[in-house]
Amino acid sequence: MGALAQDNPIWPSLASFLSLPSASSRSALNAAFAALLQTSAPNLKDYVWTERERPLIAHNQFGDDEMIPVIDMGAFTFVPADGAMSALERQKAQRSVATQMAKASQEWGFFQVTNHGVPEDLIKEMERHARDFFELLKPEEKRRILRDGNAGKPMGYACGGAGTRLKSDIPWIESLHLPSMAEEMDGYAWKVWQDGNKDFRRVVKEFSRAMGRVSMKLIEVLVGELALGQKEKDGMMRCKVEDGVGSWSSNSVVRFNYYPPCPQPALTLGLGAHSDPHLLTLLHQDLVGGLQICKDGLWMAIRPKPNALVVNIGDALQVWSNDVYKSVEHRAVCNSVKPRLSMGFFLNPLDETIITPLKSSSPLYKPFTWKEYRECMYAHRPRGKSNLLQFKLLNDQQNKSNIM
Ligand SMILES: O=C(O)CCC(=O)C(=O)O
Ligand SMILES: [Fe+2]
Repeated sequence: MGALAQDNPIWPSLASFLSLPSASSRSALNAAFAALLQTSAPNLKDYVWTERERPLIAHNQFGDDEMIPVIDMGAFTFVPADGAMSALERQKAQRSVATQMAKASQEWGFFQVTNHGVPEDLIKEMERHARDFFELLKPEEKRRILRDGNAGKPMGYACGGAGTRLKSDIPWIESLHLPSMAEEMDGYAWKVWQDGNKDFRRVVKEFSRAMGRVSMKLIEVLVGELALGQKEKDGMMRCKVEDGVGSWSSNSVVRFNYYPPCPQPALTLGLGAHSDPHLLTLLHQDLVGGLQICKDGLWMAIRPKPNALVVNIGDALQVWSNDVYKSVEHRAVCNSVKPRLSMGFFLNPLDETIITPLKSSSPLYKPFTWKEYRECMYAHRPRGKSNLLQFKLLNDQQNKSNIM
């Protein structure tokens, strides 16, 4: 191991990184993660990423704060007190918010929202439960719901390479993926805890429901801002009614990402560069920092804001909008000091929903179902936006589909 570091001067601290599991500095690692590394996971060297993918800016190296838009969406989420605002004023306020969101989705593919309507106490409660899951449970308890990396829709727990099909460039992360449907979610809790952990089940359901509502509102607003005819808008929204939340959110996913402290964060990544495949992601991150996005080829960090949620456009919405809205590459960078937790709601269409540009003239993509896209995503490790490109029409195909 030492020889590797000497042979390769660009990895000066690799030797110490690789020798961690057998050294006293192992205590620097989260105990559960270290145990998993020991028992099942690949060698530590598999967590060292190829040089061109390693992060050059640290988790807390924030750039110009004001650049990534922060949008107050209170005009949509709060009902004004009687007489405080006329209907016309409220409509005007909503129009202004909608315009800001659409602009941010075109230019950045990312923005943060405040006054989103997900109660602060619920977020705190959810954070506490998620931390308890990652920090208090024994590896063998988590492993009862280990993800099957070969499943078409893998849910459950993953840690580094365990629960995925990855053999190299393994992310420094523990994660828990749960289906948004209450009954399906329950099954996981019953497998982990002998008593089913009623409190966890209640909180995760409330959280999923609240995040689902905001996601649906965001989709509605963003679709409303596309230059579409009413027929096209109605067509897309037709499957959205069920219990006031919308049937899309029934096929969605709640995901908890826990990044244990990493002794060498510059050599690895919590999550590599990817775009989210879904329609839209709504993410709560704690105040540690680590989410970075790639804007015009440059990586920049999103400074965590208390009580804000991060919104990002997914591949499916990029296709629906025929590239008006952008699903942007992002990644998670680790740090050596503090664990970091992020909690996301990934809004999915139904499996059979056809993803195709809503505007039928000059489509840039061939139609595909969400199930097809999901399976393609799980079959190939997403590297940047490689999955989406497979469905892009080449110029001559575009011409043909215009003629037809
Ligand atoms: O933890 C983060 O900040 C990013 C999470 C993320 O990109 C994802 O779960 O898809
Ligand atoms: Fe993501």
